[in-house]
Amino acid sequence: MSATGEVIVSTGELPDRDRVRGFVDDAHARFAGVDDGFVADYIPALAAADRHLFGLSMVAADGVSHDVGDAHHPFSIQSISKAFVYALVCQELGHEAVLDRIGVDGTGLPFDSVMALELNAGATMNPMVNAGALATTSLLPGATSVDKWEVLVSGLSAFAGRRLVVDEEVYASEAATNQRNQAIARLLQSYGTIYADPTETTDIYTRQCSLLVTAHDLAVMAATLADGGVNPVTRERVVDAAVCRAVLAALATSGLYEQSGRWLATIGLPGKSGVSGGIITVAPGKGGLATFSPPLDAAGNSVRGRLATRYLSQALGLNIFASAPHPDHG
Ligand SMILES: NC(=O)CC[C@H](N)C(=O)O
Repeated sequence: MSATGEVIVSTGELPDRDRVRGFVDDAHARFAGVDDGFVADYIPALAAADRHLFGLSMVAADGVSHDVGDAHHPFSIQSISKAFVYALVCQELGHEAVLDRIGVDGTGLPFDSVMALELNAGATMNPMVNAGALATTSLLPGATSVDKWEVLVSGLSAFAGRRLVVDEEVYASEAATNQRNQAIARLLQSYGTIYADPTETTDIYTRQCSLLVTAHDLAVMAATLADGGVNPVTRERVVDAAVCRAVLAALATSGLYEQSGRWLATIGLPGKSGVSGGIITVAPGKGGLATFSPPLDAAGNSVRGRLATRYLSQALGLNIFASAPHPDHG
């Protein structure tokens, strides 16, 4: 049941609180010593991140949370923002209309690929790569960029349950080095697949990526998607259940970039990563998990985050593709 009493997905509950706590603590202990991967440095301000930071947060659909390690360390949200801006735009325009414009199929190419656009005649393909995220941000309602920003920041804050603020240093650093995103926005303009001024849109997108969050905030945000759009801590409805379904489908196809298929095959849950080292994972009807650890693999996904999420999905029985035999069949 969601906080409003609406049945979201009848996939059962998480195991009891103490078992969840035990497994989350265990996941932290098991993978804290893993030292593979590289901290992103193409945005200069991110290169300074401490590679040893490692936080986990699990928030159940009833709002109960468990945090371990650096779960309260602030970092810029980066690409994880794409999931929530997509939710806000789907809520505003209707998810089917947004799906028709943005798409929801994987590109098989890196998140900042220009080639993906050229190969698909300017189609953005999905909202989780930069082209689709820029087009999604361009669909935010508002007469001015100030109005659009306010819709965005108040919407993401409602998901988190507290007012989020921009890390101005990360914003300035990315704004000075985001020529590739500016180029993608211009290319979209040439194809007619961006729906507001490309320069203004890229600036709003860069700001959205610079919003500061913690793993705990991200777990609350993920739990809101798990809870059919109701923040389980504040009890505020942020988006409709139908919007959550659309967002989770988009995460399943493309939340982990070109590793989305492997993620789904090994973890069996929709997720979204970002280059600052965060990953959110949603167990529909059950809760949200967030991990934070800066070193990334070749696709840009947190190494420790993927390992801890895989462990917890298995330990807590969260894989949405798992099936038990019918009781009559033993
Ligand atoms: N994968 C990411 O987290 C990318 C976000 C980053 N702000 C970019 O646009 O390049």
